[in-house]
Amino acid sequence: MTVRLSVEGATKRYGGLTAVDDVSFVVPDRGVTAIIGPNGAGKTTLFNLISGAQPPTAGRIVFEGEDVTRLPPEAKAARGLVRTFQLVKLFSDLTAAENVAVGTHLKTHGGFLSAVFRPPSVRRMEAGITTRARELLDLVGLGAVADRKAATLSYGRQRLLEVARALAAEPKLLLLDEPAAGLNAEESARLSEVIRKIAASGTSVLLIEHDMTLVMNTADDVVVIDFGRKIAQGAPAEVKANPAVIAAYLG
Ligand SMILES: Nc1ncnc2c1ncn2[C@@H]1O[C@H](COP(=O)(O)OP(=O)(O)OP(=O)(O)O)[C@@H](O)[C@H]1O
Repeated sequence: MTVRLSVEGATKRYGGLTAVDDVSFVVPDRGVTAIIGPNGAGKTTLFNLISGAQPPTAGRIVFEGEDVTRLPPEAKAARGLVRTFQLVKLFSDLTAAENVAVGTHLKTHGGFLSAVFRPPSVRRMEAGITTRARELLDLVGLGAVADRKAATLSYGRQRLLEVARALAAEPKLLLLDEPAAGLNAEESARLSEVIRKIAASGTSVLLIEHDMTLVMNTADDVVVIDFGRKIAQGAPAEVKANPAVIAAYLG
């Protein structure tokens, strides 16, 4: 196993409250890792420390061997550590394919001038982007609605579109913030398949999720947080049977 992400003693304090307390775990370069825990356990805060949205009070975040603890989210994204948000942030007036293409542009070097003057090299690149956008829409099962405006898609499809857009940035590690929030059982099952496909294609996935069915069906490894501390880690079935985990959820 090669380590993709290493969280080392991550700690976040807000005044007297320790939201994340000395949490350490590694995410391998393949498969799906899930972070679970009761409400207020510190999952979102931990995610923010990893993505760069907030700096830790102590501890390190190491991505592909590089200490990225203090890097802002854009710098992490450029290195292949890309996140989605719990609230969908799509361009509602653009089509599904255009939304994905925007994700690709974040990774290419075209810039404003070449977007205006569009020399042949840029046009070739754009054709490539369109092809790639459609491939990614197919991957998440949205190929048939590629030309529909994002705003006209169901909430479940918008969430899948957001995943496709994040993939356009070619992440090595995709961070998904409660990807199943607001989805019905059928959409959640489809999402689970999509996440497995992403992992099979070589992008490792780290997600926070409340939907236990999704976690149990999708994750290879589960990290359990309670009151900011890691209380368990292991395969889904193992974690589910762990007395400390059962107590945390019942308490
Ligand atoms: N900016 C902040 N200032 C002060 N306290 C905060 C801040 N952000 C989070 N907290 C506190 O830190 C703790 C962990 O919150 P966090 O949102 O990370 O938990 P969570 O596991 O993501 O919860 P949920 O499952 O409800 O989303 C909570 O007690 C919360 O009130």
